[in-house]
Amino acid sequence: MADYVLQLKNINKYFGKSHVIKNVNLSFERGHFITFLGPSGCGKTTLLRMIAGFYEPDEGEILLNGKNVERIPPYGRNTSMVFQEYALFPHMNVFDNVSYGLKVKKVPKDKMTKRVEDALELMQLKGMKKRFPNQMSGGQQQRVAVARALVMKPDVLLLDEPLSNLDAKLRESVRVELRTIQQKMGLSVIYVTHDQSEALSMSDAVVVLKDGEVHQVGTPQEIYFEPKTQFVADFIGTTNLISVEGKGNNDVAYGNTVFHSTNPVTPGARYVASVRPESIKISLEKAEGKVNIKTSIVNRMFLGEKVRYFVKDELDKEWIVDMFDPGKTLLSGDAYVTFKAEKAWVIEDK
Ligand SMILES: Nc1ncnc2c1ncn2[C@@H]1O[C@H](COP(=O)(O)OP(=O)(O)OP(=O)(O)O)[C@@H](O)[C@H]1O
Repeated sequence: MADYVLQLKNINKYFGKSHVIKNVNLSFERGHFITFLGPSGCGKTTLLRMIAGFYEPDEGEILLNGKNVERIPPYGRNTSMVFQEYALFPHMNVFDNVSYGLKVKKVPKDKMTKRVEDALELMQLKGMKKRFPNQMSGGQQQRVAVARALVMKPDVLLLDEPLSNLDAKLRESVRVELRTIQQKMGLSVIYVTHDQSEALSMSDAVVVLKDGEVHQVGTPQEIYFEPKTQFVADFIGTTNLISVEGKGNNDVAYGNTVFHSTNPVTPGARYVASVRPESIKISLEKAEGKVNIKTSIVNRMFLGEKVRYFVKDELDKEWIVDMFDPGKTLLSGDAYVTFKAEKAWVIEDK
């Protein structure tokens, strides 16, 4: 049986009349790195705050290690939350910031010192014990905030867009550090972000949210290659969404072009097929055994490792096509968009 550190059952939350979390059911395996991914305002932070105990759900149950935490205040739950804006105590040095929670819990001094030293070492902050927050860079302060959370040995570490204030390069390196530490310690982490590349690169599982609803839970590969809804297909990476009609024998028709769908379809029903730009080739000739759609090239961008083509088909639909290792000759004029039928992921049109 799966070992769930945390379960959310039928969670609903309203702010006044607006229903911001809608019937959320999620189970989190111990030791996993889970990401909440979705556009601004979809409810990621609200969910995290309910887990931490800063908000109460209006309906539903939150179980931490199998126990309902409804009546347990934030400080009584063994969760630690790291906020976007770090929230370090400005008048305390690094050591005092990190040891604060242990002092409040009255952990004996020698044990406390050892735990703080360990957390600082892990976050590569050993030489900075005496510094104050205003004497540190954003990335260093961020690491102090994570050390302060880690030192509490939380059952679940909750991270709310913790890297959003860092520049791109630093974000990348702290990302790698975080994931390494999480794996080394076997930590259970919930990480909130609206950055899909962050979610895909760090997570064991991604929860995609929109308007307070869970659209999909899956591994990064499932989310990318097998999106369950149009929203997920569109939100994760770049894709071409074409409107198709179900036919017999699990075929679908895009205009006059008919091809086989890997997912079952009902004749006469409307669907959407998602075809990734990297799954398509542009060719001057029709390609044998593939789906061929007649287009003309309207624009192109040379990006070094690839050329991104923008083409328009006879139904006036624009496609994005990425051709890798393009060489020096760029294509122009009329051309076919070609792809294997199984590269089109067919989902319901809703
Ligand atoms: N305290 C509050 N009172 C009223 N409405 C709120 C409150 N907190 C959040 N909301 C609303 O609830 C919805 C969800 O907000 P939430 O902060 O959880 O979204 P989010 O996905 O974390 O967004 P972001 O990525 O911008 O932080 C939004 O429509 C927001 O305006």
